[in-house]
Amino acid sequence: MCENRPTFITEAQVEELLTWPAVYEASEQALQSICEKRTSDSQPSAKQPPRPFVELERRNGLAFSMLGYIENYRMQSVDQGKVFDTLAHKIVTAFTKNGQLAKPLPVIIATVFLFDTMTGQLKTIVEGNGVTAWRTAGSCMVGTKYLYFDRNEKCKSDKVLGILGCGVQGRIHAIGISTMFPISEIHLWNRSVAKAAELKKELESLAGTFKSKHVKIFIHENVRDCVKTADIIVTATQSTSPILFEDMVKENVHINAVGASKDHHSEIDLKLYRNSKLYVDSWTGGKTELKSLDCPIEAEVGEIITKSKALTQNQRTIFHSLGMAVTDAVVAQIAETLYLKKKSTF
Ligand SMILES: NC(=O)C1=CN([C@@H]2O[C@H](COP(=O)(O)OP(=O)(O)OC[C@H]3O[C@@H](n4cnc5c(N)ncnc54)[C@H](OP(=O)(O)O)[C@@H]3O)[C@@H](O)[C@H]2O)C=CC1
Ligand SMILES: O=C([O-])C1=[NH+]CCC1
Repeated sequence: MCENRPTFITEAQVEELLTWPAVYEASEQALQSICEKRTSDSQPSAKQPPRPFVELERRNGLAFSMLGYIENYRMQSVDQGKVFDTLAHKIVTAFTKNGQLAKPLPVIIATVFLFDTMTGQLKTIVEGNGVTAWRTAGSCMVGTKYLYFDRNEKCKSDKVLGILGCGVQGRIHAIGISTMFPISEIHLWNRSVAKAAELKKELESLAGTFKSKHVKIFIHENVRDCVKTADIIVTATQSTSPILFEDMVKENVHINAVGASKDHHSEIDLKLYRNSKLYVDSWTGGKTELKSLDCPIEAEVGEIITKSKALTQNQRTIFHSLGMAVTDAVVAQIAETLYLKKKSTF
């Protein structure tokens, strides 16, 4: 039925095409697009139903599907003046034993399908692990800007970042946040210390590209030491029980909660949740995937961006980035747009 075969964009190409300013800009558009209360006609809008999960118990596998449509959004750093609309479907599989294969594979494998928004035809397939990593960090960067930097506008000094878990997500958050924000120290903790040491080496080699020059990087053998001076924390582990407790963190800290196991809220102790203000990427995700968390949700980050809800100034904040189809859509759209632009110049 398709006249042409879909374009195929590989992980390596995605890595070459994505940039932090573009991912930040796209993520900000996506996070505000899902707010139901529109504050202006130029605001992007979107649709994304809750994601269905299929469990393959006997294979230690899980699959889920993320479908989203976003329209009327702009990405100046990708194509000035263009108004984008994107229909995307990401399929994610998580097979916990992949790392033990003779030829190990990542546990999480994602693929994004982009469709023509005029005809519905499949036009591009984007390998989706890079998209997932960059877009998750993109959402947390936007969360960090609106929930932390905006409430600390007067305090201009460089900030301390704590990363719990140095896998794919911990790595990309350390790089993205230090590239876009003034971070003077990065503190790393990982269950197996060798991985933290590996990431320290990589971050040191990238330090010249970070916003603050002369960033210092430390590794720690326990979580308490890693987070005690942190202004911003990222939790990016698969821990099934809490690793981060209230008595470990500063009063004014901002936490980006990314990881966890089947329960999205398993990394952080309930008392810390209850003594913080909790924000989510989407109400749809929050209401379904944080149903078992006994703590009220304040708002979507998009409601803070569009100012349909106000941010309390003196507070500790947790941003639960559950993962949204429309953030995948916009980041895959960056890759497709820049890929086609590059191709047309040859
Ligand atoms: N919110 C979102 O949108 C997204 C969330 N995720 C979630 O983020 C988490 C990390 O994913 P990713 O970085 O891709 O995975 P990786 O496999 O790359 O890293 C997993 C990390 O979790 C650590 N870990 C595993 N089990 C435990 C435990 N019991 N206690 C403490 N640390 C543990 C690992 O430590 P070690 O090295 O010692 O094994 C490693 O640092 C996952 O839970 C994943 O589902 C992923 C993508 C998007
Ligand atoms: O939103 C997402 O893509 C994911 N959440 C957990 C694993 C991948």
